[in-house]
Amino acid sequence: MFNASYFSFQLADELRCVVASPETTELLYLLSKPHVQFLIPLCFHYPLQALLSVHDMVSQKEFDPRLPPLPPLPDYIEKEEDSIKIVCLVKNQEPLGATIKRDESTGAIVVARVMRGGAADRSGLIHEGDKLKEINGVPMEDKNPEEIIPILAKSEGAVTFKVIPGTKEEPETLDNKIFVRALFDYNPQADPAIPCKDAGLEFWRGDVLQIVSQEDDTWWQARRHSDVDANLRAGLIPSRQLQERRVTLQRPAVLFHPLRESMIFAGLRKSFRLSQKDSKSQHVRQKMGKGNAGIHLPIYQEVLPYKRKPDEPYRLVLLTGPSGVGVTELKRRLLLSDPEHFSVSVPYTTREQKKHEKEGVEYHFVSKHTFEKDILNHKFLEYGEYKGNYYGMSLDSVRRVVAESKVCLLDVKPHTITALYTSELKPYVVFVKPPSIESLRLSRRKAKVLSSQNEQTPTKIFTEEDFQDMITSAQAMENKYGHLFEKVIINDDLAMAFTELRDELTKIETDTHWIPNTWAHV
Ligand SMILES: Nc1ncnc2c1ncn2[C@@H]1O[C@H](COP(=O)(O)OP(=O)(O)OP(=O)(O)O)[C@@H](O)[C@H]1O
Repeated sequence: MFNASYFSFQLADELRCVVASPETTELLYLLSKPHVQFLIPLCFHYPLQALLSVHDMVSQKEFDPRLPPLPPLPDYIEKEEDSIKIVCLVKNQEPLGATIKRDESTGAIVVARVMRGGAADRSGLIHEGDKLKEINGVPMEDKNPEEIIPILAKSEGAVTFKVIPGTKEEPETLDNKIFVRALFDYNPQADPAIPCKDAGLEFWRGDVLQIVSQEDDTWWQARRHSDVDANLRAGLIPSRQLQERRVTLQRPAVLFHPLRESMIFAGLRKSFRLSQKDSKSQHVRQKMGKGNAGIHLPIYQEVLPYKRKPDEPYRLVLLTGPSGVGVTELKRRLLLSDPEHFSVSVPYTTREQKKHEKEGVEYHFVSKHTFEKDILNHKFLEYGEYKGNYYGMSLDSVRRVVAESKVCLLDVKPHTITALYTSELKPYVVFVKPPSIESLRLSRRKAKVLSSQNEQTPTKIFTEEDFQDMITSAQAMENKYGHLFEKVIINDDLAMAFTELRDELTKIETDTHWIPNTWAHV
């Protein structure tokens, strides 16, 4: 409606003729009396009328974008080109959202891909397989794709394409509901093999991507999950096949982190009271049951949304990090914060029970014979020997805590994670990472660590070498096992790290989040 003032005058006239009631009197008053005395002169006596006439003026204005006039159609059409298409796109600085290539058999320049959600796709007028004859009247046949890409990138406003529609059939309906967690970082700008760098989608390890096209064996199209609602243009990512080939060949190195096998991850955690440095005496069980969620090559992991049901067990929480980073301290604080909710599994040992110790509280005390039998029966996730005694953590202890409807907190070396990566336990893996060496020097000024495993209370302060070891070891762990870490917490300020961890654990207990899709089928 853009004649509101006229209607209001008409209404006022009619109201004056009807029998007065409180409502009509009030409406008449609103239509004619000033409300705000200091409005512009026009509305001094009739502010509502002025408001309505402003409405009328605004509603008659044209706010649609002013499109440039369409260029004239070519006045000649070659006889053999009985099915050419003239497409005029009005383009801003946004890329066209299509890649082109030279067809090796015919030599023609063809549209290789149309990126989902991009300008070309939204127009619905340019399709894969279309032959590109001219852009803005400039013939393309004698040009290379490398020459055409900058022409397209620079063009703004009305861009006219002369194309011969391709014979390619419409792609079959795709299942748009494939979500994957990226297990590596990808930067298209650093990828020499991508057909068009600007069409690439940059992502980081841990990002959830929606795969929107797997038609091409080498380059898939995907959107970052956080962008899906915004319906942003899809980008090219290396297909699983391509990335597998690259990882296997370990090249080019810039696209993924090389493994540093030389780093020492050996040693069970302090919670086992075992030597941190004695790599020979500890063993880790690498295989356990089904459901290892296809994480042998860190590429893409198919995921689906998951929300814990009230009667389901809590996800096992695995805490890992380099020695001395604060895993034990964070675990201790979580236990203290809610002992009814969090719990730890009890390790087994063959050492003698001390007077103050209770069976099943500090340890399960067993004979050497039993322990060795259990090793043979693959009962332990991790076990080791220290000063002639065995220590080990069993899967049964973990299961016992989970069965009590408590959150089981387990600190493990990263190489144990894969053994626990099952649909039964659905481990949530938190990597505790040291801050920079400068922050370590500041925050750990007063911190003490055990100088030997025989000590009951820590007495030694951290040395420069300890800090350096912590940082180097953390880097090596991230390089080798980073794809398994669902959450990385930098332990600089202890209180802040604890709050971040507790909040994160609350979220996975209550909110919908992503888990490997193989975990959905127990
Ligand atoms: N953010 C922090 N600021 C200051 N001190 C810290 C911080 N985090 C941990 N500490 C202290 O550092 C010391 C080592 O921490 P903790 O025992 O938790 O290490 P850890 O990761 O369990 O190592 P290990 O694998 O050797 O058992 C403890 O004295 C702890 O209180």
